[in-house]
Amino acid sequence: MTTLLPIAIIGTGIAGLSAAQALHAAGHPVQLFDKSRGSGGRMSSKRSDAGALDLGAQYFTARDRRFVDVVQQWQARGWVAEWTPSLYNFNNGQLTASPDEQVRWVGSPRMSAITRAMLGALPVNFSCRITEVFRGEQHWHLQDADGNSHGPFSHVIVATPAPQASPLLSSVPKLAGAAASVPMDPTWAVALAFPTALETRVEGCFVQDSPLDWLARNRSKPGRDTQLDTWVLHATSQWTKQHLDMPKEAVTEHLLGAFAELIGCAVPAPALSLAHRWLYARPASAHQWGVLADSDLGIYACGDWCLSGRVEGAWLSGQEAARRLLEHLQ
Ligand SMILES: Cc1cc2nc3c(=O)[nH]c(=O)nc-3n(C[C@H](O)[C@H](O)[C@H](O)COP(=O)(O)OP(=O)(O)OC[C@H]3O[C@@H](n4cnc5c(N)ncnc54)[C@H](O)[C@@H]3O)c2cc1C
Ligand SMILES: NC(=O)C1=CC=CN([C@@H]2O[C@H](COP(=O)(O)OP(=O)(O)OC[C@H]3O[C@@H](n4cnc5c(N)ncnc54)[C@H](OP(=O)(O)O)[C@@H]3O)[C@@H](O)[C@H]2O)C1
Repeated sequence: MTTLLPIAIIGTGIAGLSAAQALHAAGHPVQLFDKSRGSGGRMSSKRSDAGALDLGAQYFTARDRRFVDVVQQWQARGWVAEWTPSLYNFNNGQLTASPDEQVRWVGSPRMSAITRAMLGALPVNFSCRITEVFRGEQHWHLQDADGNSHGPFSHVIVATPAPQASPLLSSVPKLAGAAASVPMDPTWAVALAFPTALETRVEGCFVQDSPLDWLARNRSKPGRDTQLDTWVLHATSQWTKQHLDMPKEAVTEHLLGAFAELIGCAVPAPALSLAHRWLYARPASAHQWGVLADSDLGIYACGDWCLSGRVEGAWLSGQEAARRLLEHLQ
């Protein structure tokens, strides 16, 4: 059975697009909405004079068979490539090589390439922040921040971070309450570009006992612009919480200082630097919900916070939302 009305999907991160693709493939019309100017959410990339910089998700792993299979298809289409960084660990003031066998994937030529390709020609309203989701006598309607109404829709899938999902789920208090119970931690990200290559072999580093949590040599990822030596630094959730409202220039200065202390080579002044604050970077703890649903009313919520807090979890959660919706239609 096919629905005549479209299914509204709020959020064009990987969870929303995973659901959209599955529903579209099953013959159901979808209409996507995102408050940003483009797709990707936390898998987006920032265009800069140093090329595209992956400020959010750095790479992803695939452990679930279903995700492994889809990543192989993405690889065959050229949307993703394997990243094999020279990995290090920084612990107790020591920088040591920390190679492993883990396969790590990145979007090619930038992280945002994956959701751009998944979106394809699906209908989408960008720069459209949904503020209200409500049910009329039979169907769903959306209201946006500019006062426009959208609808009617047969179903709604909310695919935003939990704190942003909760108000959109207010017509089903049980779902709104579950989403509100998921705190998400912030992450400050800083990108740097140096005119000459830093004299280090480090291409990725897991960091302990520092304001930093992770650093990556952006240009070591496949398909990236290599003219400048580009790096992305992520602060720990703890440091970020303590410095949530610090001006971007000061955040850059602090994290650049921490980077210079641990990287073990001379660090000149960067030719370019930028900072980005991810307010809802990761769920404070993992859940095993898969999806939140009221199938009788036709409303669903999905995203990384319903599972592992990683790219793989977000994709799986979107699949689960689509599966539950299709199951209820039969
Ligand atoms: C700094 C950082 C580093 C990370 N590193 C990794 C990593 O290395 N590996 C890994 O696996 N994962 C990593 N992650 C996590 C990974 O990025 C996420 O798990 C995944 O991208 C979440 O996808 P999602 O679709 O659930 O949500 P999102 O990507 O957040 O998508 C939600 C979308 O909803 C939109 N939206 C929100 N509210 C509204 C509204 N009211 N109206 C309309 N649109 C709205 C947003 O604009 C966004 O596009 C990282 C995340 C961050 C922030
Ligand atoms: N900063 C943020 O806001 C983040 C939000 C969400 C996820 N973030 C990071 O994404 C990475 C994804 O995890 P996973 O897909 O499981 O990747 P792995 O590479 O397997 O890393 C998991 C975890 O294990 C440690 N680790 C892995 N490989 C090594 C290695 N070769 N040497 C040392 N340590 C390794 C590391 O944990 P630490 O506690 O030791 O830092 C990895 O984090 C993951 O990195 C999330 O943090 C960020």
